[in-house]
Amino acid sequence: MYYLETEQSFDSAHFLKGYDGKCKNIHGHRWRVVIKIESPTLQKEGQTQGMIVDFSKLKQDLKEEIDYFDHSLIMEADTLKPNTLTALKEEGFLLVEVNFRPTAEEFSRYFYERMSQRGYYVKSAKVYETPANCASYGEDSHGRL
Ligand SMILES: Nc1nc2c(c(=O)[nH]1)N=C([C@H](O)[C@H](O)COP(=O)(O)OP(=O)(O)OP(=O)(O)O)CN2
Repeated sequence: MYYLETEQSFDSAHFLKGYDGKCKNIHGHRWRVVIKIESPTLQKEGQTQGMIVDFSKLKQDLKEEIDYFDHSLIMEADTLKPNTLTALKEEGFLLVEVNFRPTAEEFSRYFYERMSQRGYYVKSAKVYETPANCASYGEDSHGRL
């Protein structure tokens, strides 16, 4: 089996609604996303001969995914009061609503699914919230998610 890995980073703020601790506050991270794809075969001809996929294409596809969140406030749906939401929107802030609690674990599943939808066979997606803390989503040793 062949594997490729690439990574991209983005800056954004989030908060964890209902969290008893400092992460309940709006705070920022430089999120680092590392994607690992796999393939049993390589391209047979042309520019990409001998490659699973060109690194530049893989990198670009991941960049398009992370750019959606860059310099935004990521928030779980229905976790801010309507007035707060309206005020933030009126200020022109970039808000990105997600339908999950914005933890590193949930983001690792999110990027796994987004890159899979782009046609990659994703082995794992790893998301670093801080240089020391990361979560990953992918197959176990039996190929199960
Ligand atoms: N399993 C998880 N635990 C926590 C997550 C998460 O996504 N998955 N997220 C948070 C908070 O978002 C927080 O920003 C990160 O937590 P923490 O490690 O406390 O942050 P720091 O590394 O900045 O801690 P310092 O002690 O201030 O250096 C919490 N838990």
